[in-house]
Amino acid sequence: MTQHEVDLVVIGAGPGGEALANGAAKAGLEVVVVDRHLVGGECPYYGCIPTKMMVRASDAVAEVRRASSLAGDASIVPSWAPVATRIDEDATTHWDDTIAVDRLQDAGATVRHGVARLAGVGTVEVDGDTYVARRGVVLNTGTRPAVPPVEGLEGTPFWTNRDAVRVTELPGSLVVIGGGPIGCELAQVFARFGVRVTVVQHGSRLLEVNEPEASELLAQVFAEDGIRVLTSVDATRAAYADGAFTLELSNGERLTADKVLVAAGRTPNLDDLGLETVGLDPTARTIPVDEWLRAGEKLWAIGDVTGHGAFTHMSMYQSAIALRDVLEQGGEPARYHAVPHVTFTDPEVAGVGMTEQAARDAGLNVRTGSTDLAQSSRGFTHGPGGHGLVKVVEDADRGVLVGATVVGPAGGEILGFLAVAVHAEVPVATLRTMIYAYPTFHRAIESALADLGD
Ligand SMILES: Cc1cc2nc3c(=O)[nH]c(=O)nc-3n(C[C@H](O)[C@H](O)[C@H](O)COP(=O)(O)OP(=O)(O)OC[C@H]3O[C@@H](n4cnc5c(N)ncnc54)[C@H](O)[C@@H]3O)c2cc1C
Ligand SMILES: NC(=O)c1ccc[n+]([C@@H]2O[C@H](COP(=O)([O-])OP(=O)(O)OC[C@H]3O[C@@H](n4cnc5c(N)ncnc54)[C@H](O)[C@@H]3O)[C@@H](O)[C@H]2O)c1
Repeated sequence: MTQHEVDLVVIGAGPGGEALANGAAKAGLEVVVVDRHLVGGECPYYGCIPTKMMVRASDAVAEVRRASSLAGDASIVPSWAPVATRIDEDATTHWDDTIAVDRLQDAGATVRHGVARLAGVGTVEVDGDTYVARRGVVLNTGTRPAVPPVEGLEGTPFWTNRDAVRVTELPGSLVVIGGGPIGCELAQVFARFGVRVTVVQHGSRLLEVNEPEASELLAQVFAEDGIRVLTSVDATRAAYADGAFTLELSNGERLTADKVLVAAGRTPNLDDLGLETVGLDPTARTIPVDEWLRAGEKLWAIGDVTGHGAFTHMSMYQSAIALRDVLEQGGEPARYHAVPHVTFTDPEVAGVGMTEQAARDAGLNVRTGSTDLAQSSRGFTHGPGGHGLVKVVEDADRGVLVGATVVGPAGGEILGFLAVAVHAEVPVATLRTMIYAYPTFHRAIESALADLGD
């Protein structure tokens, strides 16, 4: 076993770990980055980037289909080939991380592909080598797809997101287990490319962490897309024979499909990481961190494993703060009162801060205001595909927004306005004095604010 002394070891190069290692190396630290798979993590190879290329394509299909009622004859015969090619060549360079590795090495970091494990404070083992880190260790190990306890499922060739982004031939039919962001985005994409899709959702509605009104609207759109959505239902047993899946459900129904996509949450990569060697619980689902992302002596954790939101923007946000702490630069610590999130369905479902229920549960004096985007001047002129809503949640005692939801075309972009309002605690009275350009989608925010009452 060889022992090396370095300044910093980063275990797991998800988006945040990669950025932190890059910044630390450029600041002159001796940095070792270890990843057991691809540098960059889930987002560029199996998550955000390839799935958003899929979404872009399915949006194009939907827009062509809408064109005939707006501008004359247009038709499309959807083909998956351009989608698969963009993902393979442009997004992932054939699932090869050479570009990311070179970028880190150019910054001065050492990159190792291998499985890393903590072996005490400031100590990491990788394939027989031991690294002793003077400043410490950063954990950015992320998650993997969770497999629900469905009898018989383990032995079948089911898909997860990692298979779905590598698809080159579309199946005729697909059952999606899970109605969260992954299940919803992919269900709609495949349905718009002609796949018969059924979503089996354990929860009582799609996108459960969003406002109920958003879930309801999305369910209506899914029905128009021909997607069958079963809620409050579990898959109980699975079998695969002769190229077809059979799924038995808790409501007694039996489904058959060519493929099954499991999108039922994530398992944190915390098992077998040696957390017990630094006094942490190896069975925990998240690593508790303070506002500087410190998880213990000479230890930081960032990204999905901190439990503050499994988003690339969260991993990057925390990465910048942890880097400043590693470099002893100070600055602003982490705050989570205005976390934005966007599910890239059509319409996009975007939220920031608290839902109405979360604000009530927090004991706030809540007022809400909402408006139908389709009834706004822009929604009216937009016509087909203009479904949507804006909902704002106010802490009436302080007169500031603590949460907001936008569902609509470019809902994630419209959300930017409300993210500023929640983040900077801009008084509602000030928001009401603004001039909202006509006829924009964001002008609907003015109506939602008016709906709060006097
Ligand atoms: C289908 C899908 C779509 C998504 N879409 C979006 C989106 O549109 N927007 C958004 O903000 N987020 C999206 N996400 C979430 C986003 O991908 C993650 O939040 C993001 O990747 C941040 O994760 P992370 O930094 O915690 O680590 P990850 O990206 O999970 O990377 C962790 C890395 O650690 C490595 N690793 C793990 N254990 C070890 C070990 N012991 N030793 C060495 N290496 C190890 C892994 O190989 C991996 O490379 C999506 C996720 C999925 C699955
Ligand atoms: N656009 C984005 O930002 C984006 C997109 C995709 C994923 N993500 C991130 O990745 C995370 C994981 O996504 P996800 O959709 O897998 O997980 P999730 O935990 O958000 O949703 C999983 C859904 O599956 C359901 N479920 C769980 N077990 C089930 C079972 N046995 N049968 C049927 N349904 C079951 C749950 O009720 C839940 O609604 C998200 O929470 C999100 O943070 C973000």
